[in-house]
Amino acid sequence: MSRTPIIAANWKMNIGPAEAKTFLAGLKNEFSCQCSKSCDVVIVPPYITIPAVMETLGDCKCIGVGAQNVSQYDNGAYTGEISTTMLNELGLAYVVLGHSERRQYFGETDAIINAKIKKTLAAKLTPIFCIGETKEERLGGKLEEVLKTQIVDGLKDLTPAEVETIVIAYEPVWAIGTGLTATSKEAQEAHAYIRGVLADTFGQATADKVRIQYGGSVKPENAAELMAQPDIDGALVGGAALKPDSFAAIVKASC
Ligand SMILES: O=C[C@H](O)COP(=O)(O)O
Repeated sequence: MSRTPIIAANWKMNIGPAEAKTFLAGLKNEFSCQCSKSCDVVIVPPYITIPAVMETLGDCKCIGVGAQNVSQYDNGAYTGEISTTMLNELGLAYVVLGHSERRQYFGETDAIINAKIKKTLAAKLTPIFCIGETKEERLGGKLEEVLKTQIVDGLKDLTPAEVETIVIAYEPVWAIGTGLTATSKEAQEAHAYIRGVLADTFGQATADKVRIQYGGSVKPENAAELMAQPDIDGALVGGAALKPDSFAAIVKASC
């Protein structure tokens, strides 16, 4: 089954508007803005940096832009929140949802994430839906149980047609920002399990279409081996996506 790899840079709470312009000038030097069919490339800045990124990208339409979160509410008295309507107004394509940092530090539950995924799909935006286990859960033999619950509850009530448009990011929490990467074997096993749960829940044809990214200390040195695994369809990159040469090297190694 051929799936177009998707490599996304999650800048987290880094890179303001001025720094973003410098980053993108560097990125454009590293690779051409000629759209390639071999890979989708996405940048996910902080909200406040998004307009600078859109403006600087200009005609470089082959790089997609996403948000790191969105509200499950439509509009109104929700201080600090941003709606899908606002993201549409900016012309974004993707929204990262369910990141372990949102789950851990901001109390996002599977039910909240499910509401956000529904809102995102209704706005014709593509969710990048993050799942993954902690070190304790893996060591305690709970890897499969945790992933299954996150998938089934996070994608509750969605149709197979909706699910096949979603990107899933498998990010073992113990590998995020730690320098510890899952081995390509560990990552492939988890991705194959995730695809199996999708097949059991939404059908094999849908599962075969869903792109599953790996995230957790992806670097230029390990990207090619991870991307060579049959069920790994791209990467969600944090720390190594904060410098244009390093992010470009990951893109080149993956596409
Ligand atoms: O969203 C990205 C992930 O959390 C991975 O972050 P990292 O590459 O710094 O480990």
